[in-house]
Amino acid sequence: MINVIEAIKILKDNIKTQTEFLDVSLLNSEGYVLAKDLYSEINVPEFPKSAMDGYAVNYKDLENTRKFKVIDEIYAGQFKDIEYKPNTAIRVMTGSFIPKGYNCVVKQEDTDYGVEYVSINKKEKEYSNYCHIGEDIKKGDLILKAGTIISTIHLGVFASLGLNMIKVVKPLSVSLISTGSELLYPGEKLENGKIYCSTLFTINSYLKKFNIKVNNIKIVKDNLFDISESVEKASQESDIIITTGGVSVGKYDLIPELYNKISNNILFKKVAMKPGTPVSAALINDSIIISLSGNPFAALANFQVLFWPIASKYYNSEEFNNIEHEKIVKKGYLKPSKLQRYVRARYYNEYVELEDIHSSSVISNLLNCNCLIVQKPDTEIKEGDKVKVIYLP
Ligand SMILES: Nc1nc2c(c(=O)[nH]1)N[C@H]1C(S)=C(S)[C@@H](COP(=O)(O)OP(=O)(O)OC[C@H]3O[C@@H](n4cnc5c(N)ncnc54)[C@H](O)[C@@H]3O)O[C@H]1N2
Ligand code: MOO
Repeated sequence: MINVIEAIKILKDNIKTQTEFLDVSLLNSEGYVLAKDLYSEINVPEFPKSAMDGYAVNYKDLENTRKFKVIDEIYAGQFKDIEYKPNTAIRVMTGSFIPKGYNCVVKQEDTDYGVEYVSINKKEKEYSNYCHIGEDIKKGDLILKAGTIISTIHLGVFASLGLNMIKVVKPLSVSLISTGSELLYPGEKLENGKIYCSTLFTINSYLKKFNIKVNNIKIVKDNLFDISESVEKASQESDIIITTGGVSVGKYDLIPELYNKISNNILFKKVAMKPGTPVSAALINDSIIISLSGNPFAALANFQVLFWPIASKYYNSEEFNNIEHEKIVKKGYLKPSKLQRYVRARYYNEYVELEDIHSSSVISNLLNCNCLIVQKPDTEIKEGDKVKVIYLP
């Protein structure tokens, strides 16, 4: 049985980095991945501007006089080509352009608010209340690197650079298929022996956060013909097919048969991880199929550990990789496990607390969790131990 690192390498080796890009509107760009390094083509601001409502003067003049002739007025948004004259002031507002020769702004509270002449009762330093050209962003600055996942604060920076279209990597496309004759769609009437399919909805939600294109979300009964047909169709439209269930050794666990029937290359069957040991992967046409365990927590652990590294290679972005953060166990105990184990937990500051129930069929206690502890093989977890955790997105 291969380990997690080997499984990740195999998956990464079988997905190409996407070189096709799309232009998306600024408003819709959140969650996409920036395609190219972004350099600023402008200074922000492009002109020296006032940080206060007040009077622009030359600070040296404040050494000679406190009374200034107000020669003009500039509002925010206006441009006036005014020539500097000694001992004069210009009435300015916050955000107003400041003409050459005027190198500080006295805020109005430090004056008598004069209209024709203004008396200033404070000696300001050079460039006080004065925003330089490019104070925020300088023309030519590297703003963001390719591979950045676009999030809220990036949108404000794009907007301040005047960008209304953003070049992003063409998103991964994924098909989601849950196999199992016991599965119902939420909303259907519950019957004896049946359960509602949950996993597809969690995975779909994770994918949507990054605008990954989900081509279909489907439950398929335990029937080799139906599963093959769905997977064949999915392979025509998706880079990745994620299935759940049917990977184990039961009579109706049909994924191994599916692989034998339609795969052009089986990548692995089983990974040394717990839960979700039976997770398998193969190539079908030009797509990768990853078949996660049916048990909902096992499926989520498989997905978290194995899917994001594929996204990282596809998008050429380190940001998708699972980063292991060190935490101190504040509460909980787990005996050693032979296989590397992923344990649901909740971190806060430098601490992490374990949940009491670890069953791979239970997901409701994930409501209290925000990370997975990576329990190394043959090591116990006890209070005070330092452990590595992966944050859940
Ligand atoms: N004799 C053995 N039995 C099992 C073994 C084994 O080694 N020998 N391995 C166990 C382990 S570990 C796991 S994990 C599961 C994996 O089984 P499958 O991937 O074949 O999953 P299913 O049997 O289809 O389902 C397991 C469980 O999860 C429920 N389920 C399935 N899909 C969904 C879904 N989309 N949403 C919610 N719940 C789902 C399903 O009803 C079952 O209860 O096999 C063990 N068995
Ligand atoms: O791998 Mo299974 O999820 O332990 O039950």
